[in-house]
Amino acid sequence: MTKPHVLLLGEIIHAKAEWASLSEVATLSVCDSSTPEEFIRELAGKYSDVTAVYHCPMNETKAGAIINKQLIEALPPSLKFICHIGAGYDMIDANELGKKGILLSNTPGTVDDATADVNMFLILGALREFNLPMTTLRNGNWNVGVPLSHDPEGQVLGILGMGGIGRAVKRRAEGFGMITQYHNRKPLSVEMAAGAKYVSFDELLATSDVISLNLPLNPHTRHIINKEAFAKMKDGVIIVNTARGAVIDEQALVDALDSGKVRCAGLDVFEAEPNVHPALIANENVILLPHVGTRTYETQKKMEIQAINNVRSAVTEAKLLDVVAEHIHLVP
Ligand SMILES: O=C(O)C(=O)CO
Repeated sequence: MTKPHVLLLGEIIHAKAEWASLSEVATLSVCDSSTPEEFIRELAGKYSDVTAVYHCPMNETKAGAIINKQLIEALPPSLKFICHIGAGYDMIDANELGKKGILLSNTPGTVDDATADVNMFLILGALREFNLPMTTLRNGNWNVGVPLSHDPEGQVLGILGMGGIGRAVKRRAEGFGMITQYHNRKPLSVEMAAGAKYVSFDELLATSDVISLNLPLNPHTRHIINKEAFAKMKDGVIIVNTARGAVIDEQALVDALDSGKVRCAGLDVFEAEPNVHPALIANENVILLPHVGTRTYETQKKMEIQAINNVRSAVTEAKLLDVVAEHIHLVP
């Protein structure tokens, strides 16, 4: 019997042995199309019998990096599963895939701790206003002109999006004495909320000293933090984002920082990565990181292994381990 064909879009860096062992159950190919146009042509040629795709986040110019409506139309009828590595899959049009009966998985859980560590670093860095003293020291001015900052103890942390990362941020923040509340589409069970208070979106904006953005980017959440949302926040609020840049209207954030509405921000993600709004770079009240939330050896390997496990389950059992929320209703 011929083995199912699995196509790798991107690269396996850490879990090479786990990828190679997939060859026991599948014929493996690595996409070598050099342009998105060539890839579309090859989907009707050498990739026309592919059952499952392993998909990595890649530079947008790479073939298959963005799985949009146009590419989805060209996917062969044999393709049933796309296994994405990473929690966020905003570069893939999950709704269009669903219409074609192609199921998508991601790797939630594997990213939670590393992302929450970076998130906590940014919460502390923004509360303690560490960007300025890091700069004064490097400029040879020791701590000249560095104002007093604020302790995390007793501050109200509003977590927008209480999935795995949001809950991991909660646990860390409570270790620093912060009081946690959250908003989600639905309240969590008492066990999952573990003492964090459920509040409405508006209440979270109005009553949090620090707002942590831990929600996925999709058409409903794009620019959820906009001019109107900033207007509802406390004066001097702190904003931290390790989710996706476009959940914030970046220009509205720049304006809110300029007016003092937002005292400090800690950002690992941006609307037009790798480009960062010049006003954010220029503002010494902003701590910036270049999307490094999950960039540790341990976490990258865990993510790759989990995406490979999804591929294995797809080709051996015709089901995914981590099907995305948009596709749960499609699972037989
Ligand atoms: O898992 C994700 O979506 C990431 O952004 C990795 O940093």
